[in-house]
Amino acid sequence: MKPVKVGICGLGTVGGGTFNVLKRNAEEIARRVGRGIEVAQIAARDTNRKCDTQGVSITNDVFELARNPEIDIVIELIGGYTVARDLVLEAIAQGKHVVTANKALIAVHGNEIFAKAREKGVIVAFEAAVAGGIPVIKALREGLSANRINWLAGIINGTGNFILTEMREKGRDFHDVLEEAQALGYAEADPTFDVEGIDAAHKLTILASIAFGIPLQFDKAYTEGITQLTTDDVNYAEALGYRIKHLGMARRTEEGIELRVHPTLIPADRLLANVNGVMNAVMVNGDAVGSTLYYGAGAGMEPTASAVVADVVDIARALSCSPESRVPHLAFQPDVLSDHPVLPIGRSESAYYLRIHAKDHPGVLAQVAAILSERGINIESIMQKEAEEQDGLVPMILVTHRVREEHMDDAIRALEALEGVAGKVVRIRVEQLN
Ligand SMILES: NC(=O)c1ccc[n+]([C@@H]2O[C@H](COP(=O)([O-])OP(=O)(O)OC[C@H]3O[C@@H](n4cnc5c(N)ncnc54)[C@H](O)[C@@H]3O)[C@@H](O)[C@H]2O)c1
Ligand SMILES: N[C@@H](CCO)C(=O)O
Ligand code: NA
Repeated sequence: MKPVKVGICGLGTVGGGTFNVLKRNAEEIARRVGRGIEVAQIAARDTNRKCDTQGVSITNDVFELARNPEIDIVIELIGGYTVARDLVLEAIAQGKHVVTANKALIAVHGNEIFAKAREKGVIVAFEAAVAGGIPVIKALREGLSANRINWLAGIINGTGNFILTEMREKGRDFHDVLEEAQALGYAEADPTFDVEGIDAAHKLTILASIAFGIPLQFDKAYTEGITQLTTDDVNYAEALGYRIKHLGMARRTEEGIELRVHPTLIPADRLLANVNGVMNAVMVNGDAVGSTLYYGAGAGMEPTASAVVADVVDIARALSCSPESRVPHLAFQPDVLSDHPVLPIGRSESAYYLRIHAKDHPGVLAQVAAILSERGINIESIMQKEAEEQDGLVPMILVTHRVREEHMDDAIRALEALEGVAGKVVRIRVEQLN
């Protein structure tokens, strides 16, 4: 059989890795597919080429590649959602299949892109977009298709997890570690996407759609970054038996879907609490299977290329079956996506870690306890530190039972209004992840 011909757009971290893996493992891959995969063309700028292109034809115009009649599959690895959107839509219009690692593009424009792909009977594959090399989209879409998914939770940004790990284990400075993550090729072009939780929210949006059969709704995801975390909170959490992780959480309730990314305390003995460095992990709870965990490198040149190339292999195999019998883009048939709403953050529920700076007066603890109990919020543990020398304030650390966020908002307002409480109450959500 003739080889399947691919075109690679963008030859940076992921593009370079993809080219190298396709070349190095060409023989093994051909044995899996039943025919070869050939890189027919590359579209790249002169700068930032992360591999030797070994004589493959190169253009600097991605649209020329998208229109190249020789090419069966366009691999979009340029990033962003302007040119990338036009490129992917052009490739689809030309009747080509698409593989992308671009979660921003899928989370923001995926509904439109999949609709166009269906019209043209082509596949848009995006395994590398979520949790890099971990085949979590395949696991959810195919491996767990017997289940009603209850919830999923994941550490899905490698850069952020790398930063938190280095800060906790080596006491390193936030900005120092971020620079290293950028040099290693983990970070997004705009690294605020990583540290403010936007990248994780893109990925969570995609996972939630596949898990629950809802359209992509990135604009409804609640996003909180890790830039406000202090070493104090990391240490207090540790003393209480927790680790702080930047978690993406999607949960189905009767009212709707919780979709949220924020720093989260996790009991230190949970597997997820021990996912360190650039590693990612996603825990998925299904009604039949229970909890399952998927772990691996969430970013980097070849781990991400592993997912890109696996998508190319899937498409090459699917070229011989009819469009209707393929696995749907969002796992569920497009005409039966559910309108179960995504909930505003106020209506989601979790336990909370609170750090309150109390004046060293008698009775403040009793007032704090009263405010919480009046709102039906139970305290699970409490820790009070020595008065801090400079300002005489006493850090009071509480962990509560689960409560609706809007009740906690109300309690925090009341706590901050107390005469005996100074400044803002720090709140970090806690998830047990059983
Ligand atoms: N780096 C990772 O670990 C990782 C992991 C998963 C997904 N991703 C995603 O993969 C995509 C690529 O990320 P990356 O880390 O490889 O970025 P990168 O910056 O290393 O590479 C992007 C390349 O595309 C080129 N490019 C940009 N616009 C172009 C255009 N119009 N024409 C030709 N070339 C163009 C750039 O010059 C650069 O070489 C992004 O969507 C990113 O979110 C990255
Ligand atoms: N910037 C992303 C790349 C992988 O999607 C991360 O650090 O996880
Ligand atoms: Na993946």
